[in-house]
Amino acid sequence: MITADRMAAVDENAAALGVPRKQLMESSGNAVARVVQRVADPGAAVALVCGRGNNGGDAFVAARFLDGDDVTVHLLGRPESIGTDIARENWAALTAADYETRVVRDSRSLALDDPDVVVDALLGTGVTGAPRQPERTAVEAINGTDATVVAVDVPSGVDADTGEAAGVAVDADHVVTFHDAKPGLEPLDATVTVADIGIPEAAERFTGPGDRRLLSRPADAHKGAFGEVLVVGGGPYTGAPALAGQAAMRAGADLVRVACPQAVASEVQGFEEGLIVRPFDGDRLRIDHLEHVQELAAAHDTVVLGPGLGDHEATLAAVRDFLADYDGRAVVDADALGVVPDVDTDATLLCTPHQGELRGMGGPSADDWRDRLDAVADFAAELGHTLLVKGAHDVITDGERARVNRTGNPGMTVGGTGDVLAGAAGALLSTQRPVDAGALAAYANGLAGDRVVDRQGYGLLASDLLPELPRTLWGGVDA
Ligand SMILES: NC(=O)C1=CN([C@@H]2O[C@H](COP(=O)(O)OP(=O)(O)OC[C@H]3O[C@@H](n4cnc5c(N)ncnc54)[C@H](O)[C@@H]3O)[C@@H](O)[C@H]2O)[C@@H](O)CC1
Ligand SMILES: [K+]
Repeated sequence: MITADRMAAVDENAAALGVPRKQLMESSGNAVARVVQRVADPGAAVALVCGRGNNGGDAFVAARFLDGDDVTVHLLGRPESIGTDIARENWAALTAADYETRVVRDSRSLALDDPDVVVDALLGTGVTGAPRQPERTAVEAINGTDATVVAVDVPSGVDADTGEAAGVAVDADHVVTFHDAKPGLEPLDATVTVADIGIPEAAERFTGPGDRRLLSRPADAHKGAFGEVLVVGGGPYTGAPALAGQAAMRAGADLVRVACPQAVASEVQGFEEGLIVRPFDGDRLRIDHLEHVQELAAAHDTVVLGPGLGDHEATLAAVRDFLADYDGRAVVDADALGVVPDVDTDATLLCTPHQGELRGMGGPSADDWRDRLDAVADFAAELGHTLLVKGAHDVITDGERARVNRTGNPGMTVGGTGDVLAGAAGALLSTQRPVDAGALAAYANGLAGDRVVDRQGYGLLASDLLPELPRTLWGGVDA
């Protein structure tokens, strides 16, 4: 099952892999034609009723594959108002090659001449709300025929995710849907064919630019809508919490506070004036600081726990007690990771180990990500938390869903890049599901590293990633 949003993301990832949408439209149209030929007798009269989006475009393609049938393509609206280049190009191909086309300027004049089969290509996954005119009249005209109705992707007027219709909807006998079943088709009384349209498996498996569609920043968003993040870190290492805090800001968090030992507070503060520091006394986290940290954590959407905390016994005891009581969302990194398998917690954790840390948690080891995938998923299920296992290919899984990230390069083995990743993941975990937050953070962090290395070669600093993060996450994404 795939939702309309996820389908759009996979489609964009496929394009990034070199399989553009026009190619998918060709396969979609072909699949529609094959179903029409299956349900109709040879030489049947077929009317394709098309809207001005890509759903209509699929039917323009289908017409070319319906050789031998009596085919008429009805376009609802003016050809100039076709909404996408690829649909327009396929319309132009029909008219140039002398197919039987009719431009329906007034939906009341849609004459279907008693066809054997009607292909409903008015509205697909791009529909919002009830069909407006002229589509509404066309839907009624389709429902008024005795023809066998084959709907393209989803019956026009039906929401592909919910199956609900906000107004009139086409009553289809068959639905040809693409790539994967849509949840909204299940409740319908129609025969559903899922057509493989040649989307590579990698477009779903690997992170890509389409995944960023999950992120949107509506103009009317209020402060706090993108998350308030608390970084709990610092002690023996001073740069780590500052890097994580900065990364959370660059990844779009509205507000970031850092809880760190007084001994490192001025250093964290000096790193970036936007970071708000809430120090506790001494030079490392201990159980006496729990109340301070718990109070702060309760006032934030997400905690990033671990960067630079160190592995002193007293610190790990405090981490253990904190997690045992906490029931919010947290990214757990670095030395805090070792505590996770031993603690019973209601918290939602996104753990970000490298392979050595994963072994330290009792997790599996394998050199190749393909061999690791199932074992890591099993281990995540056993833990009851989400894992982002860092490597040349990062594996992100909650035991049910698994994604793999391929961005990043050997220049990123330098210290601090993991702190940047943890901070970015913290920001994203405020608004996204853990697997999505981990996948997006890994993708953006790796891509940031790739861009730095493209520009200046190896020898990057973790802080070089920070200014790249906003563009790798948000660049070129419609709000
Ligand atoms: N990966 C994908 O997502 C693929 C999608 N394809 C096709 O593309 C379709 C989605 O195409 P689009 O996004 O262009 O959208 P649609 O073709 O579903 O509809 C978009 C058009 O309908 C209009 N519209 C929206 N709501 C309306 C309403 N309530 N009343 C009247 N008009 C309304 C929009 O202004 C726009 O012109 C899919 O359903 C499928 O058929 C395929 O070509 C192949 C791959
Ligand atoms: K349709």
